[in-house]
Amino acid sequence: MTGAAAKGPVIAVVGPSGVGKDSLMSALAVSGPQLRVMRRVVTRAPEAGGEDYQPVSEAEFSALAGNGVFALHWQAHGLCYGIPRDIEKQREGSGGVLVNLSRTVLLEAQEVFGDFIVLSVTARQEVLAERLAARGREDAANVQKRLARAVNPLPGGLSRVHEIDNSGALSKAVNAALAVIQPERA
Ligand SMILES: Nc1ncnc2c1ncn2[C@@H]1O[C@H](COP(=O)(O)OP(=O)(O)O)[C@@H](O)[C@H]1O
Ligand SMILES: O=P(O)(O)OC[C@H]1O[C@H](OP(=O)(O)OP(=O)(O)O)[C@H](O)[C@@H]1O
Repeated sequence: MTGAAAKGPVIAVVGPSGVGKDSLMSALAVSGPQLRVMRRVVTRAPEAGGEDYQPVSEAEFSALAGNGVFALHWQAHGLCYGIPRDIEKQREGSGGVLVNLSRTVLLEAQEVFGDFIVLSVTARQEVLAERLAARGREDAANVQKRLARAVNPLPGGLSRVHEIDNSGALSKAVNAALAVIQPERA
């Protein structure tokens, strides 16, 4: 016996910009059964705010990728994003590790993580536009680019996908997410 703690699933939270992925993950980490949130490495300025991430330069990101630090990495919105292999440590003894992923890496993630659940967060397009404007992290041109990506579908071939509507109150989406995560863990 090694005594290693059992690993919780990786729970990908995906969906268009402004849909509430980061808000939902933070709320779930507070109310969920031993849920943890994975901190991403992003080539975004440190002062941009929003999610809790590790800001790096493009050169630093390339070096980390070259050294095999990432379990997954991708590019979007002119930025590079990485999920460190440390996620495996986070899974140990947890009820699941929540991670904000691009829809483009989900099939790869399913391969890499094995025990893998997707929460596909949705909201009406006009709600997305309002929320992105209110969040204020991007300028108007970047908000438009993010909205254009909103219609991108999920890839086929994912085993466990649950749709969570976050058009209304965040608490409703949290309850809907818990209702799908908890039976999965039962
Ligand atoms: N259910 C909700 N009702 C109202 N505002 C919300 C809700 N969910 C998220 N928001 C707000 O919408 C904006 C975008 O949310 P965020 O979590 O950053 O989305 P994403 O990570 O998907 O881009 C934030 O200002 C956040 O506070
Ligand atoms: O391929 P897609 O599914 O469209 O996703 C593209 C990127 O958008 C999100 O990034 P980020 O969290 O920086 O942006 P957001 O908060 O505006 O969604 C997501 O985490 C991906 O990195």
